[in-house]
Amino acid sequence: MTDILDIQGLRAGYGDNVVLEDVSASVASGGCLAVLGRNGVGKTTLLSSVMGLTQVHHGHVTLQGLDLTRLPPHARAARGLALVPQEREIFASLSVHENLLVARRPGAWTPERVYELFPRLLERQRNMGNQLSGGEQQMLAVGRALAQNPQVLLLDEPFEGLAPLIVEQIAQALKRLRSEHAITMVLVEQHAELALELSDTAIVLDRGQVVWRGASADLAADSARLASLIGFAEQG
Ligand SMILES: Nc1ncnc2c1ncn2[C@@H]1O[C@H](COP(=O)(O)OP(=O)(O)OP(=O)(O)O)[C@@H](O)[C@H]1O
Repeated sequence: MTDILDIQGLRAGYGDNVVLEDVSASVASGGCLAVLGRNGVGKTTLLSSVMGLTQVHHGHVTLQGLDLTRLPPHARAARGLALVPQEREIFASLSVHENLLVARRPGAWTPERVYELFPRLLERQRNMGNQLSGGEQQMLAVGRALAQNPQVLLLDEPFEGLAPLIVEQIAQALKRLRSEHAITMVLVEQHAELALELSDTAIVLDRGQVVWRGASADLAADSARLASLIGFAEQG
């Protein structure tokens, strides 16, 4: 498989505050890269940098061979990156259906196809964004990103704060996106074991640097290594 997304030597942050130091990572077409690490190590900053929301001092972000590094966020979205932000950012005064329509770009992912993936959203399609539970908001955040018909889905802690049953439903949907739709993903997650189960490769960040990289299955099988890299407390 060829790499669809390539991050090379990224040094980035907010103004003069450099958070990422020389971060490199790549994702194969149809693959899933898990980005793990303790709180505050720079996971969100990495996704934000891929999306064009930080100040990049050095390095490159390439999508399907096209250098995106100097492009603004909307141009990156137009070229196939979609972010599911940690705060979900659902439009509170729009219905579920309208939230999907405003995001829509041409392609196979219609609202109907999103409803097929998340039947709960079909039941709630006329409800306003502010009438949804946390789990429904997260489903809508994923659905809205899919409605952009992206090449790569960037997911920032999609399971955060959700009940185990909802976590399971969303994890099943992400598995289907990979197995049935070959969607490429970058998954930032505190639930390390689940993220390793859903991904095929992983990086672990610590203070803005990659301190481990390899096959997700290898890290999942080495609980001592996983605990030393991430700590038990954050595994959710
Ligand atoms: N908008 C911002 N402006 C300035 N500094 C920021 C901003 N967002 C994050 N930071 C800083 O960047 C560092 C990395 O934060 P980041 O959110 O990327 O970490 P994280 O690994 O995603 O953590 P968490 O798991 O808590 O979300 C932190 O020191 C944080 O204070």
